[in-house]
Amino acid sequence: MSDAVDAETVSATRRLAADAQRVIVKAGTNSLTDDESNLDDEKLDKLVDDLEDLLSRGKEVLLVSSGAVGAGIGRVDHPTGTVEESQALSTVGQSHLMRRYTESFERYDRKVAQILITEHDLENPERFTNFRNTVETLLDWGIVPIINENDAVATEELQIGDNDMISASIAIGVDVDLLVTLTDVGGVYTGNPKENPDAERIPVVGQNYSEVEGIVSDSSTGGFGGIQTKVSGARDVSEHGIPAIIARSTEPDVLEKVANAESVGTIFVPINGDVDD
Ligand SMILES: Nc1ncnc2c1ncn2[C@@H]1O[C@H](COP(=O)(O)OP(=O)(O)O)[C@@H](O)[C@H]1O
Ligand SMILES: N[C@@H](CCC(=O)OP(=O)(O)O)C(=O)O
Repeated sequence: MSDAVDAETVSATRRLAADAQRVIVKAGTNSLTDDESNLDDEKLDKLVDDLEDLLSRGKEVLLVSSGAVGAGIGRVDHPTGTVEESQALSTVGQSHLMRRYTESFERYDRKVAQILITEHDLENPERFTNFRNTVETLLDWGIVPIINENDAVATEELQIGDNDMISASIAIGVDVDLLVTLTDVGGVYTGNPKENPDAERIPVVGQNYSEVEGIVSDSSTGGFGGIQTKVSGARDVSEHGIPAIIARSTEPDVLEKVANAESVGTIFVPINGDVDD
């Protein structure tokens, strides 16, 4: 890996991420379910504890949460076979997931709201304005919007892992100051860390983007979108001047570390000006 970014830029980016007032956090299925694909209460409570750290600092927080299909499998005891079965499982799991988020946030006396959307809603200007107005109102009221793709009516995500791209589109559209993508590995590595013990974490992505893009397209994907869609989403937001971080959801106090400008996961340096690739 070539020398990516100078130390001053790295520390300025960490500072920018730490000072973010509006933060969007995306949590993947692996960060919410156990080995049997059941919703994992401990993981979910840990995520909420981490989000509460940001909220208690007076920041605005949006959560994009996957896990509906995973939670559905645990409830219905039916494996995902066809896309139609995954869609049906997601509708069972989504309500269970929201019940658990509601209970978990109640520990902090906070309210949550569910928003289910599709890429089409984000692409249509009128629908996107409606979405944005709803989000702004909820944030004004101090309620945490919890967003997932509406799997009952859209199948893109169930096939390609679109929540990574959805969180990036929302980040850009509602002017967040930081995107944090939480997953089950400690960031972007030089190879799939689950298969290659010698793979090393890439702490910063900036001018080395093309190299990183090559690495992630070569290393096999994990769940739905794998690491590739996370990297591509992070790159999209960084092209809009917004820093992005990919980090491990089980890292202790992961969001507190971000808010304290500590080195955690892989940080994407915001790009100012035109991007030539
Ligand atoms: N170069 C890489 N760096 C990091 N993770 C990688 C890489 N190549 C493949 N992966 C895999 O990508 C997975 C994360 O993607 P995914 O399973 O879709 O997570 P999530 O459920 O959090 O969206 C990791 O578990 C890891 O095995
Ligand atoms: N909407 C789906 C998300 C699919 C999925 O697993 O996404 P991810 O784990 O973020 O790659 C769900 O809630 O199950």
